[in-house]
Amino acid sequence: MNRAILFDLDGTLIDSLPGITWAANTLLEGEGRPPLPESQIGSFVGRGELVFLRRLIAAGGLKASDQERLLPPFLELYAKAAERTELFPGVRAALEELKGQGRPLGLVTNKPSGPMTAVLDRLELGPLFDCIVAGDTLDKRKPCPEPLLHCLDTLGSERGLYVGDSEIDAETSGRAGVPFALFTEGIRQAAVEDLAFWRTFDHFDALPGLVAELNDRR
Ligand SMILES: O=C(O)COP(=O)(O)O
Ligand SMILES: [Mg+2]
Repeated sequence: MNRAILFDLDGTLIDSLPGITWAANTLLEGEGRPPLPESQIGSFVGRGELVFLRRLIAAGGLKASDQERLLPPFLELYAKAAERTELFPGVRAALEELKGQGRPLGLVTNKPSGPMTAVLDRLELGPLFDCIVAGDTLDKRKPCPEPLLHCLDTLGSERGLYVGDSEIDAETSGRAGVPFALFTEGIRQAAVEDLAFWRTFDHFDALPGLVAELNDRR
């Protein structure tokens, strides 16, 4: 019964792309560049803030040598984006139900701890988790398996389930040997059929049932 349920954050628990788009386009505007569409900005998400900013600089027509100068204002905007970020429907109820069953809950995100804490505080989500691994908690981040394995270890759980929205999450789960549930309404570039997963779901109302099924089976 001690299977831990670990969650990705952006695009899984939180509908963060509108806020991230606002942050990215506010940065571009400050540099005198035109905005980029949300779909394109979504393709920069997943590997943490440095990769995001590098991709934004390239697509936005800024100079690669400006990366260091732009990082602090970008991180500030990224944290402010929390104000434009909401939970996906059913997330709080699903987390509370799983927690009520006594399951250890973990958060494993590539989002850096500053913007992550801003959004967890705004949505009052932090206290639901028994272990939180941000993008800058360890010296390795997803798709390396270490963040997931570290979280499981901290929770004292031999078995886990990772719930995420992206190809990075699918790869991380595979490398950690943890079953993967793909939330299909998040920020993803690959087609669902091209990813390795145990199950997919499109609404958090379905998650407690999936968790029960997994416990019965493995
Ligand atoms: O910050 C990112 O690049 C992605 O964040 P996530 O791992 O919570 O999806
Ligand atoms: Mg994600």
